[in-house]
Amino acid sequence: MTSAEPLKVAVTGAAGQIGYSLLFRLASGALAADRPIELRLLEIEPALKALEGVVMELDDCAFPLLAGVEIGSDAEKIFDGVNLALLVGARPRGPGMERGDLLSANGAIFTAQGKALNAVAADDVRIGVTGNPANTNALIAMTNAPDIPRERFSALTRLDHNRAISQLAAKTGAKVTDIKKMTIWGNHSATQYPDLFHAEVNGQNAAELVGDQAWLEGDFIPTVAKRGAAIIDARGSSSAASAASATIDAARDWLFGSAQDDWVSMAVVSKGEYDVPEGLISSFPVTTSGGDWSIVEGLEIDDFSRARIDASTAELADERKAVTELGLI
Ligand SMILES: NC(=O)C1=CN([C@@H]2O[C@H](COP(=O)(O)OP(=O)(O)OC[C@H]3O[C@@H](n4cnc5c(N)ncnc54)[C@H](O)[C@@H]3O)[C@@H](O)[C@H]2O)C=CC1
Ligand SMILES: O=C([O-])CC(=O)C(=O)O
Repeated sequence: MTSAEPLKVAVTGAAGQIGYSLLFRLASGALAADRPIELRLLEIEPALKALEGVVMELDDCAFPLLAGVEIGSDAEKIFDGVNLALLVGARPRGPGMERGDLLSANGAIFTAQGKALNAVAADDVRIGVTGNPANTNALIAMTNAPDIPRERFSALTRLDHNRAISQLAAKTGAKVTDIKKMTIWGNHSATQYPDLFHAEVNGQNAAELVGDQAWLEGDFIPTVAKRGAAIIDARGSSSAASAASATIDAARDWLFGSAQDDWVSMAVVSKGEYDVPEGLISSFPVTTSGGDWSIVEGLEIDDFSRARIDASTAELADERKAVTELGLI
């Protein structure tokens, strides 16, 4: 397609909390500053009236780049010809729950949406899953869309990545832009492993600069891994604006490329890299270019990191087993 044609972007769960931040940023050019965008918004029937109100507000912003908005509850109509699908719509967890507790409530959404994308999405479609449990929901959608290359599915760990950068910046007094090569490994869950051993602060190894294993183990890793729960405790509902922002960061870098001297974290299908079991959707360090990602290879993984990556991917394997037993894949 020519760059003058609108980018067709589907958002599911568009009347929800994340949708309320995401749609306005998409329409104002945060994804592609010089490209018109057409929004295709999917909701369940009872939420369509609320979504109509959100569309009224989008209209009222008179966004120059917004080329059209379509709403509906039929996935095959909404996904027709989309270049990017942001699968946000799913139930959020409440206090005391882990994201994996949502598997049976949310998993079925992703079988139906995977099938619909398989049937009608554009040939160049990219699919980003934000709805929790994001990695396994992406696995479900991918498995139910056999004609779409597996590399076109990704789950969101960019929020964790951004959280890790922010925590490290606060600890070292650096600016967030001084921090490069952050990595989140594994699942978007409390077992995720934010890795400082390959991260850099102004070119210096972050773990060496911090030089404080107790902080790394007792503070940094749990703060990042449990940030979602801390926000639920404080706000009474799960993170929304930051999740929308990370959803856009991830999609923008995927479609239009990431910085050459840096990498980002994306949960993508494993071909066995870093001994992550084949076929799991697990977070890795990746670079992106021309709409494709590639896993950064050749990083040395010490015993400390190995144990944490293994624990998180074991959880992903358990989730895969659970959704297989539920008949979702
Ligand atoms: N991966 C990440 O980093 C993050 C993921 N999340 C997850 O994102 C999801 C959405 O969160 P919120 O917007 O806060 O929830 P919300 O409850 O405010 O909105 C979810 C929306 O999805 C809609 N929905 C439900 N089933 C649907 C279906 N089959 N098709 C289309 N829409 C459907 C609901 O009607 C609702 O409007 C949750 O699962 C949450 O846990 C939230 C924050 C960060
Ligand atoms: O914690 C939650 O349930 C929402 C989420 O995924 C996050 O904020 O990382």
